[in-house]
Amino acid sequence: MSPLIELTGVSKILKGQQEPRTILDGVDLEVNAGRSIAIVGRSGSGKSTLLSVLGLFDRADEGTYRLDGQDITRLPERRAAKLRSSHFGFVFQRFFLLKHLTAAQNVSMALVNGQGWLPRRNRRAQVMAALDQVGIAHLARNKPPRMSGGEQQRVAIARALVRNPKILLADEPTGALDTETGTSVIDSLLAATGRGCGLVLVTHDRDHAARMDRTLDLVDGVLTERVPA
Ligand SMILES: Nc1ncnc2c1ncn2[C@@H]1O[C@H](COP(=O)(O)OP(=O)(O)OP(=O)(O)O)[C@@H](O)[C@H]1O
Repeated sequence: MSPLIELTGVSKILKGQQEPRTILDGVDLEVNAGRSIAIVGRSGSGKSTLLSVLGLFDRADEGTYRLDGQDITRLPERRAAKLRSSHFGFVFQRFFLLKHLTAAQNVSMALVNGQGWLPRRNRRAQVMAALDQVGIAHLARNKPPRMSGGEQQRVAIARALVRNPKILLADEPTGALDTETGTSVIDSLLAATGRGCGLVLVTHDRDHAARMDRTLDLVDGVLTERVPA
């Protein structure tokens, strides 16, 4: 089976008023269905930039990007936006939930954009299935201010999963949580890989990284595979 994502020699170069700065330097990366990858690196090493390139928010200046076997390196923004909503789910350190909406309504928001309106009954079934996948279907009617941080992050993961993405990109999803709660959030992300999703997790937490299939180190924009000890 071909990789979901294949980056070859990807570089990102910032050209401001000063000297150009290389943020990503010849990155090669494969993301496969049902597999998980941790990206580990110091602050400023380029982790978020790499996720932005993977999630089609940002473009490589050099190298090629293949998604599902198709070269999409030079795709116009409109087509990139379509692929973004059909292929990717995003989870961030902050949950970005709307406080006045219930958990179910927050998840449902992800079905409004990109896919047009689904009949209400289908929408509800998809939302409840996503909440169930992260173990909080019983909290569907609760609003974020009455939920714990871990529960709120799981609502955000359900929102990322509700359109059945092929790839989950998670940028420090446990950064605002205590260790135990963080572990349950990682459980929810790994459960998605069990259903065939590819997962790329940016994390500072060694224990969380160790639970992924592979760990890659990013140092000054250079990505290398960590050889298991
Ligand atoms: N739009 C931009 N303009 C100027 N500098 C930028 C821009 N985007 C990123 N950078 C710089 O590129 C480098 C990599 O940034 P990036 O956010 O990818 O790092 P990171 O590894 O995710 O850091 P952190 O762990 O602190 O989030 C940093 O030095 C950052 O200041």
